[in-house]
Amino acid sequence: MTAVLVLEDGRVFHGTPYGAQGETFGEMVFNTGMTGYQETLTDPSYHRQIVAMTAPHIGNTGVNDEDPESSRVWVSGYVVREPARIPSNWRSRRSLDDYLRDQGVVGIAIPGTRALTRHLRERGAMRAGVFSGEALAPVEELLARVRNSPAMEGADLAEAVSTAQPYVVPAVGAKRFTVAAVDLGIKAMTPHRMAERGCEVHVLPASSTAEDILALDPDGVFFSNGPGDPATADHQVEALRGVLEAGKPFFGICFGNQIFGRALGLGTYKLRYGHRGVNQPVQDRRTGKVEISAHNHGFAVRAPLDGSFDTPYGPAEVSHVNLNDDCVEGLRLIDRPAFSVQYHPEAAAGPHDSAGLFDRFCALMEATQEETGNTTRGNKGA
Ligand SMILES: NC(=O)CC[C@H](N)C(=O)O
Repeated sequence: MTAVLVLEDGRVFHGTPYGAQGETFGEMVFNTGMTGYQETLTDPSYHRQIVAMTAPHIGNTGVNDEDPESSRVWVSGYVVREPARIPSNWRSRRSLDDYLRDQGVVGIAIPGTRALTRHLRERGAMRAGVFSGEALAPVEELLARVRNSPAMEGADLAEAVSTAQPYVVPAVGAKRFTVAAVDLGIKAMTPHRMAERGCEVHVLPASSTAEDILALDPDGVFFSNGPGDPATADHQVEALRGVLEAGKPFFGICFGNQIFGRALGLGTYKLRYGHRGVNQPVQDRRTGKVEISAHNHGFAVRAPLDGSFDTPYGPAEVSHVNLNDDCVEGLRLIDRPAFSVQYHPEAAAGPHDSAGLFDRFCALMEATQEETGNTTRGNKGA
């Protein structure tokens, strides 16, 4: 039994099969988290990506029933260095190998995850394929198939991962706010973080229009993370414009930040290899405070880093930057209650430094409720 990882530029890594056997295609990316493989595997933002873990031992704590961030594995392929031989944890129900096999996820164990990561850092994220089984076709043939597979640039994927039907996550304790959360690939922890702050969260499909969202008369609107190229999300940009025009408090994360940027008139671009991990240093430019944060993005918003800039909704500014590469990590409207971040304050997995952003969203909803007697207009800056 053999397995091979073939990159679009012709680089090839030989290894052994891990999880299901067969073949799979996707964008080859790497994740630097030492923990949280279950959350990574089940994060819908990884749809159509083959994820390589830089941590050398994966699967050590097995697979439990509590940590998944959605009902299935979304990565299209999985690359590890050394799978755990004996998983061990009191919560473990099965091995990661068995879980990937049950979920039909083709993986590979290769000795060179470090070489792979360095290659992607230099050449950038690119298309790839994992192939495993008894007798594989010649590498030239596999490479041709990789080169025929779809690229991430231009991929419109949010509707493929979104909920088909709206559902409600009830507030924990007394209800303080109604939140309309547009699911572009939402992780389970996100509505949970809002619910534990008194939000009744109405999770809506990615196809929702501004009218669908505003029909709930929400105190605030949230746009989630999600897979694909934000340049394709015209429908969601249009919906968000309607929400902003109605003056609703808004909070977006990751894909939601990119859609907010586009709604403000900014463009997005593809990063060379992206940010995926749980230790990215992000600075809040208002306070100077640095948060160590969880990331999973391959695209970013292009915005002026110095000073404010004009948008159809008044002046805005870049609120957060990544200290590694000066990438835009957050945006806010100065005179209206709308803001977003490019990273993951729900921290599943990851450090909890950014949890206060959910409190900030609640504070904006509270201020808007007070100002407007719970009607639809608010004018307090985020
Ligand atoms: N986690 C996300 O929301 C990712 C957003 C977008 N798909 C990107 O890769 O940048």
